[in-house]
Amino acid sequence: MRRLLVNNPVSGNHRSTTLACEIARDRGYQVWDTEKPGDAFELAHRAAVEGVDAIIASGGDGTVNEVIHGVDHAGMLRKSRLGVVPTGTGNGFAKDIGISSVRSAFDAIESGHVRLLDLGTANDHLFIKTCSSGFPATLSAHTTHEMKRFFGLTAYGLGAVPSALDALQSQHADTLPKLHARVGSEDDPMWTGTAAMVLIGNSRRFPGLRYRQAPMEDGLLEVVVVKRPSVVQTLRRAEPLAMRFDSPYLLRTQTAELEIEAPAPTLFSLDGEIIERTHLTISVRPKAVQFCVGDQYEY
Ligand SMILES: Nc1ncnc2c1ncn2[C@@H]1O[C@H](COP(=O)(O)OP(=O)(O)OP(=O)(O)O)[C@@H](O)[C@H]1O
Repeated sequence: MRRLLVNNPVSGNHRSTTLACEIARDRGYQVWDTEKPGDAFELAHRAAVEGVDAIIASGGDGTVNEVIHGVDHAGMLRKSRLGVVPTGTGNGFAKDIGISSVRSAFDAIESGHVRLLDLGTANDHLFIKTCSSGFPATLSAHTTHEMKRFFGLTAYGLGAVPSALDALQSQHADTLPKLHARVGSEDDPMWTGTAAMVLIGNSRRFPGLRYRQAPMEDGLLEVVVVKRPSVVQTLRRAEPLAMRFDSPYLLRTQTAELEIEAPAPTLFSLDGEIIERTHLTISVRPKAVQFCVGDQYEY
């Protein structure tokens, strides 16, 4: 069995990447270091083409995202086994699949507990954890490495939704982004309207759900829309309205399809990586990737 660690040496702190590489070499893994952004994609692509059995990202969500793209580009997502060693700053995705430390990651990889997880698609990009636009994407684009921990907690979770709601109710509402969003299919949308912020999670722990992990094997994405006021909305289904954030401005639901249009090029954050687009079509690739999960992973 050939196993490879694709290591991002600049993610997180030096101590955990060093530990990950030491453990990997001790256990007979090959270790390939990235030298610049984009290398994890190239290395994972090469490994998949060479038929490496287990391709493990050592880094944060950005490195995981690049590795998935590289293996997908080689057409090997259902053949290669992927994993993550959490040596990044936030390590949100690793936590979502029950991996909380460098050592437990190796245990998970070697336990053989592999699940077929869904992937989100946004135009021709993939995401395994989140796709966001509006406030969090803007924050993500301007977040320095040092701010990452702060950002992870506040912008995606505790801070972003309440802050956006505050802004909606204040005189600054007209400065919020105007995203035309359709939640659901074109033929039978659950909601269409103008949003200030759209959060889409495949494995995301959103506020209001007590940070429960979103199921990653159900072919659906978790969606939170912060609506702009003064919009005529079409709400066809009653149940999705927020559980904890019971604001009339908030829509919470699950869907396999969304579309977002912006009047000007707008930032979108996919697993923390930034793209700028005016139009995004989002959907799900059910059970697209074989991933090693930890023993705390909940379906
Ligand atoms: N050798 C390298 N030098 C500079 N940048 C790199 C290198 N290898 C990867 N990168 C870039 O580092 C960025 C951050 O990586 P990653 O998200 O894995 O770590 P993190 O930001 O510390 O963790 P998290 O996203 O979990 O908070 C990615 O955009 C990636 O393209």
